[in-house]
Amino acid sequence: MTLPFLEQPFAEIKGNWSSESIRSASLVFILLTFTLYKTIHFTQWARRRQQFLDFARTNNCANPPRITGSFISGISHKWKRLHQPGDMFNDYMNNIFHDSGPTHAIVEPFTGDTKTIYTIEPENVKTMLSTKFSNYYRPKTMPNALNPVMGQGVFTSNGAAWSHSRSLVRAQFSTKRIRNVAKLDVHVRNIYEALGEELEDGWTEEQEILPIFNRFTLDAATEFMFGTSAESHEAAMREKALLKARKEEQSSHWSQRFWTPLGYIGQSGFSSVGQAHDFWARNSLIMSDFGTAFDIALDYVALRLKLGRLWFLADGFSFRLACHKVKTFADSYIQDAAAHADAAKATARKQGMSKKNATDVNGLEPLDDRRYGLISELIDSYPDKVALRNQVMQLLVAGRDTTAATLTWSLILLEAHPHIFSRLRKALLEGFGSESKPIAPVTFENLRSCIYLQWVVSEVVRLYPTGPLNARKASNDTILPIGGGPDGKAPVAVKAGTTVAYNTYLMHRREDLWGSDSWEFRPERWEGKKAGWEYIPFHGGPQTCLGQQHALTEMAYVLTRMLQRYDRISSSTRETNLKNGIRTILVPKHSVCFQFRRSAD
Ligand code: HEM
Repeated sequence: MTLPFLEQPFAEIKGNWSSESIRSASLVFILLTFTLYKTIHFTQWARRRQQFLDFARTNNCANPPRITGSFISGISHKWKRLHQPGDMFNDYMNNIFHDSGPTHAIVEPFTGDTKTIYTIEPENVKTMLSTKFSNYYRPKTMPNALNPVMGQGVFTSNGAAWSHSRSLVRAQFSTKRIRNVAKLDVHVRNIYEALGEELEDGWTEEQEILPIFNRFTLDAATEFMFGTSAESHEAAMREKALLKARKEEQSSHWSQRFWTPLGYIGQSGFSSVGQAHDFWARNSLIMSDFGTAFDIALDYVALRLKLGRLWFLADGFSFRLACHKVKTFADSYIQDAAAHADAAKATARKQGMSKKNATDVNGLEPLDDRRYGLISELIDSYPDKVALRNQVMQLLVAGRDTTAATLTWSLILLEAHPHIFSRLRKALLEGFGSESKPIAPVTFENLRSCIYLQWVVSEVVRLYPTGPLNARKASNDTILPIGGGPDGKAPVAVKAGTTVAYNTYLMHRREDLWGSDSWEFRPERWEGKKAGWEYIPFHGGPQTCLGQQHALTEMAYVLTRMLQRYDRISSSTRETNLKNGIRTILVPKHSVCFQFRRSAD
């Protein structure tokens, strides 16, 4: 028997192979490879699943209530979180917890694998953040979002890199530094200036309060870190004066009254030219004002956090320009501090003593005079100046908006509860006197001993923790102690790679933990109360907030000084819903404007 193809000339065979047969063979090959890949993938998945089920069974775990979430429903969930009409926390998330229980899981539609576990159980939070801390890590969304502004640092790292960063930074948050509240005086005066002169009736004009507090915290924090304030208050005052002058100039100019088919002729030409002028004026402001640049950078960061895996979509010229400005600002201070440290070391060597005891050439000033703030302390530990800049920028991000937003919430709550405002003011006047008749200095110790003030601040951060929703990922198969089974009492197995999200905002408002008035602002609830893991405004465990005492002291100081000066506050914005849109921290939904009445006493 002869095989027909053997008799064919080679060229003919080649011709056959190079056309359809090659194509079909390639297709078969691709299909086989794909099937093989999928089979291996499936086998691994099935084996891993069985391993996890065995782990869950051995540890007597049970599933929490499960909500099926598909890709589409995931997008719709994200969309609702950003755009739903009510409050994201009060309405949308609260309803989910109400319907599905204090611990529930979002699962994949076909495989039934858990994607995310949501919990508001203090026991679970304690396990993740403290007792089984090493079984969890920070998700990578944070470093991705923050990278263009500040790279790696204590706030975004995990494992050894985090513990190294934390140990270096922690040393700088000494009580000695925090006690120095007198340094805040100049910044509080800036708040008064921003609120403006009182009118004849004693009331200041209406002002949006959050930007004023944002500038206060930025200026105070930059002074703490760099030894020199970013002077964002001064920049804002200059901008305000400029805008006022421009407005006056424009309204008095004859050309403003003439309209042409191309628009009206204004001071800077046609209106469109005027807009272009505004654009460039704003961008040149970015170049000159650290505060504006910092704001723009953080808005982008927040958007990147919101976008999750699509973080890279939030980018652009403004963002990069703002990042550049922010970094240049920090670098200039770091360079100065580094040069100073080098000079100090050289002089100390000449004088034959330690850097701490060496003096300048005139023998007057100590060289290690901390005039460069926290960076002068960190400079020796960070030979890499970019790493130092990253670290310091992370502290700025961690501390600025959080403290400013909490101060704003404090005023909103005090204004809405006049009896609490009066009780607080009375306590402060008894402790410190009024602004014109002080009886005791506003010191760290005095602030701490004003119990009602402490209760007010604790209650504000209970109701409005600025980090309302947080998450960790499991690094290996592990267990949450509670939330599984029909009664929610069984342990819950968590597979490696699963996200566990904890909703601090709603945990702080659980009626079974805080009483039937848990949604109310009642500082008196803190009388004799020692909160446990049901209260974590500053996080807890090894990664607890490093700036907690710093922030609490700063907030207590500002509230005290403001209530010594003003005896009434009034807000024109009644609707103070939550906003978790562009910024990830909890800020009021509508810009809240306040007026303050200067006290006569
Ligand atoms: C009301 C004000 C503040 C609140 C509510 C607050 C809250 C928090 C929370 C919830 C975390 C945990 C974040 C996480 O790991 O997922 C945290 C961490 C941190 N906070 Fe604060 N914070 C405030 C002010 C500050 C200030 C003023 C600073 C510094 C100047 C600061 C520095 C830090 C740092 C460095 C961490 C990271 C700690 C670590 O990972 O080891 N915070 N803060």
